[in-house]
Amino acid sequence: MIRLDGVSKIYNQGQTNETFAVRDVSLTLPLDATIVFKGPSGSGKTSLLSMIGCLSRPSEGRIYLNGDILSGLPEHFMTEIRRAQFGFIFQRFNLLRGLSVLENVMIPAYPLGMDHSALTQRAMALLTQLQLQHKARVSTELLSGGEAQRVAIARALINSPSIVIADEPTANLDGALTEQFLAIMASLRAEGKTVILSSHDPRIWKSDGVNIIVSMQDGCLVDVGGKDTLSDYRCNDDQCGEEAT
Ligand SMILES: Nc1ncnc2c1ncn2[C@@H]1O[C@H](COP(=O)(O)OP(=O)(O)OP(=O)(O)O)[C@@H](O)[C@H]1O
Repeated sequence: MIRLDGVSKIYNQGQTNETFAVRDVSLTLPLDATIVFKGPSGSGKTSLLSMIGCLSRPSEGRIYLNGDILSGLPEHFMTEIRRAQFGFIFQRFNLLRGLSVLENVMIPAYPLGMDHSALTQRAMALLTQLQLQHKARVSTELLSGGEAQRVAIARALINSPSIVIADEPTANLDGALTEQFLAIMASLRAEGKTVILSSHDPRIWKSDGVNIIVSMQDGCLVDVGGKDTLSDYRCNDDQCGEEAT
């Protein structure tokens, strides 16, 4: 399970432009679930997911994965855990222009020193699974939005992460592509992966496969709902009284 204990993220701390992106969030999340963080733009979803996924550190508080502390580890341990445990699908996909689809998918695996032909085979298998094998040699700027997203999904899966994090994954997708994305996430859950999404898209948080919906507003956790109940969470009702929409 993932446990957040009094987690805050403060950007530009102590400066005139100090921003409290996440305020004192305490929450326990199971790993056998699809979890959605919802809330208006600027409510702190990306900041929170970045900390859960070891892309950034809390300014205050602690984060644990299966009882092991993630926050506060030396940088190289955080990087190792990030590579081994988490796959990221970013809001703007973050594909590298000028490189082929295949190269983009393989990049996160390079630091792990995997044999090149085995890695190529694995990347091709993922592209085939996502019906993109015919685009393997194509440069990423020639892809449609839906294709670019599936490349981003393949890249997120290259190191066989146990937890897949997607930040606003359907922001640029039409209805059919959103359905396709949700079907891919459901198949990842069926393989036993944890899926964590951030979204203000009702098509995401109303979808059948979602177990837990965490609502945020102004950096605060304001509600936890969904089909599955949570054993332990704390809302900061004194700071943020209303549920996010
Ligand atoms: N690197 C940064 N430096 C300074 N402020 C930041 C930084 N990243 C985010 N913020 C601020 O922190 C707050 C929370 O931002 P965050 O991106 O986490 O929210 P969000 O809910 O993911 O928003 P969106 O749905 O628009 O992506 C916002 O006020 C934002 O402007």
